[in-house]
Amino acid sequence: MSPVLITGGAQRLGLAMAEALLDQGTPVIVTYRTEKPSVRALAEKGAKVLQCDFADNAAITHLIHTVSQQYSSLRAIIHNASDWDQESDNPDYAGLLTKMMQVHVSAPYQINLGLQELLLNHETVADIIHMTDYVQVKGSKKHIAYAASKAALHNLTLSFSALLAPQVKVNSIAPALLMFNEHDSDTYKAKALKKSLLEICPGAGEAVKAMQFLFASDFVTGQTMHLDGGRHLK
Ligand SMILES: NC(=O)C1=CN([C@@H]2O[C@H](COP(=O)(O)OP(=O)(O)OC[C@H]3O[C@@H](n4cnc5c(N)ncnc54)[C@H](OP(=O)(O)O)[C@@H]3O)[C@@H](O)[C@H]2O)C=CC1
Ligand SMILES: Nc1nc2c(c(=O)[nH]1)N=C([C@H](O)[C@@H](O)CO)CN2
Repeated sequence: MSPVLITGGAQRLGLAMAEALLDQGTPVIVTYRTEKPSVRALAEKGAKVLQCDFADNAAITHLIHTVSQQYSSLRAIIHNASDWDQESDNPDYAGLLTKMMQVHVSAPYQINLGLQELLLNHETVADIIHMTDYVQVKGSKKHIAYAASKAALHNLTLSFSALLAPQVKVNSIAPALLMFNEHDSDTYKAKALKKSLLEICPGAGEAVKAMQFLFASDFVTGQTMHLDGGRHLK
C-alpha cells in the first residue's frame, strides 16, 4: 500500500491524522522540523519520519529527492506544516510575509510539482489536502501575512485540482478553532468559543474526520471543507 505524506506531523492536527492512518494500517511518511518524543513514537509505530525545515529550499529539494528515490507512488499528500505568526510579534513585516508564504505556499507548491508523478502513479485516485484556514476568505487584522498565505494556499487547491484531475483530487480543509494552544488564557478561550455558533473547541479529531471524508469521496475536488462551527454566520 502506498503511503500518505503528512507535513508537520509531529504534533496536534498532523500527529492526529498520522496516528489515525497508522491505526487503520495505512503507511505514513511524516515530515517534522523539530525533534520531539512524538517523532520517535511515530517511527516505532512504523512511520517513516523525515526532518525538513520548509524555510530551506535545499531541504525541500532533498525531501522530494528522498521520497522519489524510496517510493514509486503516493496515496496522498497532506500539507499541514504551519506557523501562526502575527504582525505584533514580528516588526520585520517583509520577513514575516516571506516566512508565511514560504511555509504555506512555496513548500506545498514545490512538493506538489516535485512529487506529482508519484501521485499519478497511484493505482486508484490519489489526494492532496491543503490545510488552510477559515481566514482564507475573511482575512485577519492580527495575522495579515498568515491569512494572505492561507488564501494563496487555497488558490493552489484550485490550480492543482485542474492540473491533476482526474487521477488526483485536490481540496482545502479550512478550520477555525479546532485546538487551543498551551499558552491560551481562560479569557482568550472564552472569547474564542463565542466566535462560532456551536461554541465548542472540537479537537484534532475533527480534522481526522474531514481527512477521512475527502479520502473516501469520489466526487469532491477543488473544494474547501469548512470546519468552523458556523463562525461565518456570527
Ligand atoms: N489548530 C487550529 O485550531 C487550527 C489549525 N489550522 C491549520 O491546521 C494545520 C495544523 O494546525 P496545528 O496542528 O495547530 O499546527 P501547529 O501550529 O501545531 O504546527 C504544526 C507543525 O508545523 C511545523 N512547522 C512550522 N513551520 C515549519 C517549517 N518552516 N518547516 C517545517 N515544519 C514547520 C511545526 O514544527 P515545530 O514543531 O518545529 O514547530 C509544527 O510541528 C495548520 O496548517 C494550521 O494553520 C487552521 C485553523 C485552526
Ligand atoms: N499553525 C497554526 N495555525 C493556526 C493555529 C495554530 O495553533 N497553529 N490556530 C489557529 C486558531 O485556532 C484560530 O483558528 C482561532 O480563531 C489558527 N491557525
